[in-house]
Amino acid sequence: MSKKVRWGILSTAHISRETMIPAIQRAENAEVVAIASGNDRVHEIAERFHIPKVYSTYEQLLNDPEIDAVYIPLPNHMHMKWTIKAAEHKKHILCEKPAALCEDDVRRMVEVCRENSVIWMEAFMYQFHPQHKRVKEIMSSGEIGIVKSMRASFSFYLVERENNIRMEKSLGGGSLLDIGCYCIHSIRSLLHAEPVILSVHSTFDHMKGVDIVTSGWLQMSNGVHALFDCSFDMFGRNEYEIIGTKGKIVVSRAYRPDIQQGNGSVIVQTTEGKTREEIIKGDQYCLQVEYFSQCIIDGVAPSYSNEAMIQQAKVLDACRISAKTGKVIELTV
Ligand SMILES: NC(=O)C1=CN([C@@H]2O[C@H](COP(=O)(O)OP(=O)(O)OC[C@H]3O[C@@H](n4cnc5c(N)ncnc54)[C@H](OP(=O)(O)O)[C@@H]3O)[C@@H](O)[C@H]2O)C=CC1
Ligand SMILES: O=C1CO[C@H](CO)[C@@H](O)[C@@H]1O
Repeated sequence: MSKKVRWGILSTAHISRETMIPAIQRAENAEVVAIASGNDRVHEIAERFHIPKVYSTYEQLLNDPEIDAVYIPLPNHMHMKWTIKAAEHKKHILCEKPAALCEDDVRRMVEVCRENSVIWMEAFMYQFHPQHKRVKEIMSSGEIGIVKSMRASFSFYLVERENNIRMEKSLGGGSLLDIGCYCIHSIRSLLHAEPVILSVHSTFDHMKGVDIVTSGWLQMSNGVHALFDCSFDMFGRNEYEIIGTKGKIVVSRAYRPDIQQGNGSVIVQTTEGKTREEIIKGDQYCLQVEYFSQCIIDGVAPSYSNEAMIQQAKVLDACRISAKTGKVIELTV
């Protein structure tokens, strides 16, 4: 393995061209060597980012022996198919969130990646921003007392609804899978616990059938209560709040600090009447690429484990069942 992981990009997706290709190029241990797409704009993108190889199909890129890893930013319903194909071609895989459409599909992806000895990770880039490490430090310092509750929200007003993968049911659209998944992920990760009971409500778009507002309540295995909401129909928010017996922590740019001021913000408020804000810088997309590339170079599995990805999909399945049936769902940990 060379010192730099050689990446291939499957598609000219918005997230590739605006965010991830530059992030891979900023990473010290990675380089973009190829991009594949049937779309004509691929040539302009390759030229803009000086990407040496252009393939007209994803399959051709997977057949390139020079490529070590692929980034998969395809519509959600295609994540499983192309992760499996990439694994069978012995490529390591960073696949966009949500890893797949259901727990069974994620289990299958884990199995195939194991069989082919490749590592893969669902691209929850937000977790690489150092602000969350700081939140964990504050939580364990006892400054806010015993944690009792967490609230997470991710919303934005989706202006362009025609020809948008987020609005297509058959492509795995809807606000829960697109952005609610961050709320669920951060609740599980920050609280170090899993939901045991949950109740979720969704409002569905009349024409498209995808959820455009989803909110839910989760009882966590450690007794903490959690609330989340996500929407394509609201003012933009991407924040969480952790409430303890003596104070609270607010992270006001939790998931996409890059589209706001670029910095993380951790606000701590305590019963002593003290409030302070810590501004924490972090290039979360680049940090994610550097972390994953280093895992490949060192031949070690990412700390965001296969089991955690399966569990994430299991909780999203339960949320969808609750929203569809109106029932409270119990989960086994
Ligand atoms: N981590 C993050 O911050 C973000 C993650 N995402 C995730 O990335 C993925 C892509 O999102 P986004 O960039 O918004 O997607 P886009 O709609 O911009 O791009 C999706 C790409 O997939 C390819 N494609 C293949 N089949 C289809 C199809 N039937 N319909 C539409 N596109 C198709 C196209 O590439 P081509 O024609 O070039 O082959 C297209 O450019 C999603 O999983 C999403 O959840 C999205 C935004 C931010
Ligand atoms: O993963 C994502 C993060 O941010 C976007 C909104 O700001 C989402 O739509 C997207 O799919």
